[in-house]
Amino acid sequence: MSKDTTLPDNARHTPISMDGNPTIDERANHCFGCGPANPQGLHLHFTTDTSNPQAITATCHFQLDRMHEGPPGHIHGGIVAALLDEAMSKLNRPLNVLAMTRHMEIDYLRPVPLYKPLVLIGRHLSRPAKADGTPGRKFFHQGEIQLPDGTVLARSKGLFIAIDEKLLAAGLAQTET
Ligand SMILES: CCCCCCCCCCCC(=O)SCCNC(=O)CCNC(=O)[C@H](O)C(C)(C)COP(=O)(O)OP(=O)(O)OC[C@H]1O[C@@H](n2cnc3c(N)ncnc32)[C@H](O)[C@@H]1OP(=O)(O)O
Repeated sequence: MSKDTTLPDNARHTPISMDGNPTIDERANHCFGCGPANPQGLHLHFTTDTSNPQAITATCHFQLDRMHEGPPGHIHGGIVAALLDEAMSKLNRPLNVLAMTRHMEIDYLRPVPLYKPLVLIGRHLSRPAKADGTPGRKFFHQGEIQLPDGTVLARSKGLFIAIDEKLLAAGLAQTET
């Protein structure tokens, strides 16, 4: 019997490797953006440059196929957002902080092509101090998706809030009940 292509494809399952009650580190291993153990993830690999502590960067060279298509021949806008979120979040570890995205905004400047080598860059912008002068919880970052010649196709600004790892673990536990 031939497949009815008018129906949505409900056949995609969470892989069995993601069942159970994984630790935080195992969850990071399954991160949709960078986790090597997520068979449906983007498997992004970043190189961080901390030579200028005031302008830390994270860079990833990548290329996507039709699994992530939105407009014909181009990357889906939600995946573009995920790419930019991932690039910005990769700045938190070299800044020695565990942080989650609180706010992000995106300029979709040009459609982002499939099947082309692309460059994803995160740049740390600032960490404003608290009123008493101590380091604040807010980290402002920028993300860009570029063609290899430097043409910017999409750009984001993000606010990340530093969190306590114990709170993250507790929050994740709550979501499982
Ligand atoms: C082992 C590896 C694990 C790795 C774990 C990390 C994995 C990262 C994965 C990649 C990144 C993601 O996708 S993370 C997934 C997407 N993000 C999330 O699910 C986060 C959901 N949100 C939250 O859980 C929460 O909102 C938090 C924890 C982020 C913050 O909660 P909170 O501590 O209550 O703080 P909250 O009041 O909401 O906001 C903090 C401050 O930001 C300010 N603020 C809010 N919006 C703005 C704004 N547009 N511009 C300026 N400032 C703003 C607020 O006024 C406030 O300032 P003031 O009054 O304090 O001055």
